[in-house]
Amino acid sequence: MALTGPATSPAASPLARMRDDLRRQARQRRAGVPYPPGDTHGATRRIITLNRRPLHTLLDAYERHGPVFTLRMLRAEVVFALGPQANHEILVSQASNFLWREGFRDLIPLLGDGLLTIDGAFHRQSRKIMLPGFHRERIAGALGLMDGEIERAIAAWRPGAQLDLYHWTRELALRIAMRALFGLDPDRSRADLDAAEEFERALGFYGHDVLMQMLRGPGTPWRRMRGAREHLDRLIFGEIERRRRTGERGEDLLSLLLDAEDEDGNHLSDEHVRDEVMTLLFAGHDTTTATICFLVYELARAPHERALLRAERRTLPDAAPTFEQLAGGALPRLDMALDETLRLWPPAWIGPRRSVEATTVAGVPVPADTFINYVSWASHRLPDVWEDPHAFVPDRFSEERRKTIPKGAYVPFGGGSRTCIGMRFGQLEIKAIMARILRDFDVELEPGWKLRVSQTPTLGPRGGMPVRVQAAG
Ligand code: HEM
Repeated sequence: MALTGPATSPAASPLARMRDDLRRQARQRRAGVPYPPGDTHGATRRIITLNRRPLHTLLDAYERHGPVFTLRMLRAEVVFALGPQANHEILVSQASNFLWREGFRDLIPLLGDGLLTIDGAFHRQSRKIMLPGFHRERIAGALGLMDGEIERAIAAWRPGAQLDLYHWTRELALRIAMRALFGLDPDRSRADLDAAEEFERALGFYGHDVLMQMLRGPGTPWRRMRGAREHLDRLIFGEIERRRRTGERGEDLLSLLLDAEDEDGNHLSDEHVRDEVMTLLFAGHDTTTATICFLVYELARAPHERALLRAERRTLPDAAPTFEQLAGGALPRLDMALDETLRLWPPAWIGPRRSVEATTVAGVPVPADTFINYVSWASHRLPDVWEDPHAFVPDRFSEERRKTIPKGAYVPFGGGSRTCIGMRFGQLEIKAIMARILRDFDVELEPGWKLRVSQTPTLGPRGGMPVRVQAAG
């Protein structure tokens, strides 16, 4: 039997959402539970500052109001929760009181009902069916494909060459995701190439700021995204139909999802397979792209750290490191640098939720039916939790010091039963790419270039990242 999807879906049109939000607020007022302290005037200005300087705005509110506070945005009160205790409660000890579906409602028009946008039993069963796709041996099996793609992408690098590292990594990560998750090979056929291009076009919607995303009608980002989605759906359903008809299967995750069943005989419908594949492509390539960029950015500004990483890479043979080496701690300084990069720049920086029942978070009362976000980016930079919070210090993640990090303080992959399902896949991919770069190259930032961060849908360098490649010294 195919799993049954979510019972309800949040409204897609901005007007209907506004109406739902107003009704929700009226219910809350009747219930009489106050919102946490915060800034509830000047809503339009705030949405602009929060868009432009989210980290600064949130750290400032934390200092004035404590770990759980309210900011009024346009028409609604939104709660933000920072710090170890709040993170632990939202992600682990009270996780079932915080729903994802409405928090991530903007993603539903593209992704449908995949892991990121579903809750409860439907989520639990879906995740259980998908988990074998992320088992150790399955991820190990993807390394060959990753190495092949990395070699292909790096073949054009020459000492002195200039390139946009963001663009380079994004293309590489999308090719890896397309092949490993969906079995598509952009070199093989026009249809496969179209899928990659359409997917990029659809994602363009989430690169616009919130106000642009609200526009509807011809020529708007919304309309372009819907057009790309229709095209993608034709391709994906066509591929699903072809695989079912021919029985063709491969090492990719799509093959696994088509046949997956839990012990009660539940399986995924074709629509559900489509939604999960889209969700994984979405969640799985921007995050790794951004992490590589931020890691290279930090290393470019820390020559000593870079030299240590290069020396460590030389302890292994020139050949691409094996799965056991990459996943088993043969490059401990690279592991520490990666963890520290994800502390400073966690790509999935905000976790939007809606509370079900009234509750307390970090001791602060939060009403039922409230939009609440945990924010790893700000939590990872709290001065009372992290010494010198804005500095790049990989040694914080040495074996000894890692033990002193409080529970819930470090959450770049979320936590609890919904921890990022692609964490090991993403870490492996990042380390494989970095190990290859470090073997032969030194990457410098273009002189005069300054990092500006964009945050929709994930953190990343705004407008790309121009670098110059040199031979490793
Ligand atoms: C550096 C790389 C990555 C980072 C930092 C990252 C981060 C995250 C975070 C923080 C969450 C939880 C969001 C929340 O609590 O609101 C999450 C969930 C998720 N991630 Fe990742 N991710 C990465 C790579 C990947 C990859 C490679 C894939 C797929 C191949 C993936 C698929 C997912 C999915 C499907 C979920 C939802 C899981 C569920 O709800 O059961 N991620 N990720």
